[in-house]
Amino acid sequence: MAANLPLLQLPSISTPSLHSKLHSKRLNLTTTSTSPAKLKGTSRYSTITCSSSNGRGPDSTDDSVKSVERILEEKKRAELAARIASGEFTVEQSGFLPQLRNGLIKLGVPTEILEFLSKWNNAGEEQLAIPLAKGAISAIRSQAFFIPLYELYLTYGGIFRLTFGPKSFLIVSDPSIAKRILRENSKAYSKGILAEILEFVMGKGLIPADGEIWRVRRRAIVPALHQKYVAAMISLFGQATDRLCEKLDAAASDGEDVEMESLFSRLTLDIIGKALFNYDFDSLTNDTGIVEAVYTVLREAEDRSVAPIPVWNIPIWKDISPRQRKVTVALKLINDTLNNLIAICKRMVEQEELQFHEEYMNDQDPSILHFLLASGDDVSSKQLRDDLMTMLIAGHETSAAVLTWTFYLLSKEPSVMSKLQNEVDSVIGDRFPTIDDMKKLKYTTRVINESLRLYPQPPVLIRRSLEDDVLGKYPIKKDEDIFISLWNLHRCPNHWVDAEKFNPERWPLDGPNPNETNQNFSYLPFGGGPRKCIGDMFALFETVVAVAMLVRRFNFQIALGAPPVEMTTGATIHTTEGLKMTVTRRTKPPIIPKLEMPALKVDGDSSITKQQSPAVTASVSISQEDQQLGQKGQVSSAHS
Ligand code: HEM
Repeated sequence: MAANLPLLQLPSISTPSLHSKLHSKRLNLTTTSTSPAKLKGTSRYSTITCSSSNGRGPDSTDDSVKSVERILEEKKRAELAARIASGEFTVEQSGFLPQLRNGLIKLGVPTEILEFLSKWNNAGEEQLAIPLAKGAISAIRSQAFFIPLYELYLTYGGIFRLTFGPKSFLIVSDPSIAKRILRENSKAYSKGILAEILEFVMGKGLIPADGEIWRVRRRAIVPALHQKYVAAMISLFGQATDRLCEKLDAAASDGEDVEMESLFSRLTLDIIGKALFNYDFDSLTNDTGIVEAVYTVLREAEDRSVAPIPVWNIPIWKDISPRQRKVTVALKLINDTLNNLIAICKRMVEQEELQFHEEYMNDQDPSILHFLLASGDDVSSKQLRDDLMTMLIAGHETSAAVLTWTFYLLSKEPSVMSKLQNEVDSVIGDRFPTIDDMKKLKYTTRVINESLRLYPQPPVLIRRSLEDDVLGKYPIKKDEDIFISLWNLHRCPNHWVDAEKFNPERWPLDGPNPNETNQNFSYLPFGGGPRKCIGDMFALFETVVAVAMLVRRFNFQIALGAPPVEMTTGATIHTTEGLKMTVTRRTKPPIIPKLEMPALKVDGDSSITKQQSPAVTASVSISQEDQQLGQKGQVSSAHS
């Protein structure tokens, strides 16, 4: 019997639902915002992708189990929708006029009169009020927190305020507002609570740092990701993935199912350790103390990012809580290891005779740390450690999550999988991928682009306003905490056709690599503006190589009896109980010799090769913002 996955259903746009109608009314009275549901005027239940079969043929037992699951999920969604409709998340405006309006609605006064009243009221107000929702922490904590934010977005629109007791956040899901915060007026925003939460592990590293420290460090680090470095990384990605293939091969022989999420986490840890400081965690083979320490710290960072109360700030907490004591020990081990690696690398640099230049790279140790030390980067060991630790976290869990959700999505769409396998067979066959293949693996790249759309890592970006600003038509004050929901932007039913469908074909093969610029901030998997990810091309190539090498050798299916694949979140989107898969070796089609010509291609689909016209732009380009910082041609941007 096929394993079944739960169905997450969100009320959005097509069969009218009571709650959205109710809310359209409520919003007309209290705000001037336009919600996506209102824009389309209709409403439907849309399916978010944790759903349906595992790609095997349906049977009737599956169907009935699925319908029970569907009913249960619909019930869950309907309950949340009803809570929104009941006003649990809505703060009624106080004052005479709103109360009068509420009284008039109850008396059945026509909408036109109410709207006139509303305009009259707004005309007297100095500022437009941002649509307001309030919630119980439990509503957010019972599931991945970005899911109820999507629900609220469909009701309240592209910017609304969410309050939990004394805490208040602005939730942004509007591309032009995201652009304003991230690019046009980025100087007016800091990393806010994110910097506070991550301080214990990243210190003043590139992700939490703001102001001058950030500017100086970004200018020092970005050139390390130059073209020659990224090309060298392609073979590192290949070697690491090959080790994973060996593991999977053994599992296939033994008929054992594998938990792919943890394997991907180990794969990307091994890669980033070598790429950053030439250290082989070898976590795919060993569970050493340092690997465990990295995971302890990572889990702590993720837990802190969703914890309602910062208990770790209580002074004696870290001494009395066993968990915090474990974190302190883990942090010390990592810091000692990093200090040691920095010292070893310093000695290597002192002894080498290589002249530093723009595309400097030591072939024995091509790491970013080596580049930074050789560049004469005038920085304290503490700052260097903070930066390395930041990149270790930034470049590890994100890529692992992308691979996890890509394989989940592929297991649901056998037709995408076979198209992907055809491309990989025809482009790389049995050899290791090279940098030149990155331009040719167009469909593979589109699969990653689409996976990043449906499962952005992280699903929200965090900012705090440093000064007053205007977002859309709403003035905001200094010190606002803001969540920019990439999840909502990437699934906006008004912007995307079949927003919930995993459809790599939505990105033309001969078009540019999709990014925030050419998608006008509706798609920003690597962020945008001056704080855009510096590892975007690294990560894109890493995931393309891993996917290509894995699917050319194996088929992947959700394992029989596997737990449902549901989402939970820390900094990135995790599964609640892993991604358990059955891996089988691919049997390639038989070779049919041709008499006239020797068979050059043993398998693969030449038609795909023919269709492929110019570039998936694995381009070496630099962002507008990094140019302003005076950066040279590093491979760190998908900007086209
Ligand atoms: C698929 C993998 C990855 C994804 C989806 C991803 C995503 C992102 C996003 C969305 C941001 C912007 C955060 C914000 O604006 O608040 C970011 C920033 C950053 N990423 Fe990545 N990233 C990935 C891989 C990497 C890798 C491999 C590295 C390191 C080599 C890296 C290093 C960084 C750094 C240092 C920043 C902060 C940049 C700054 O603030 O100036 N990322 N990443």
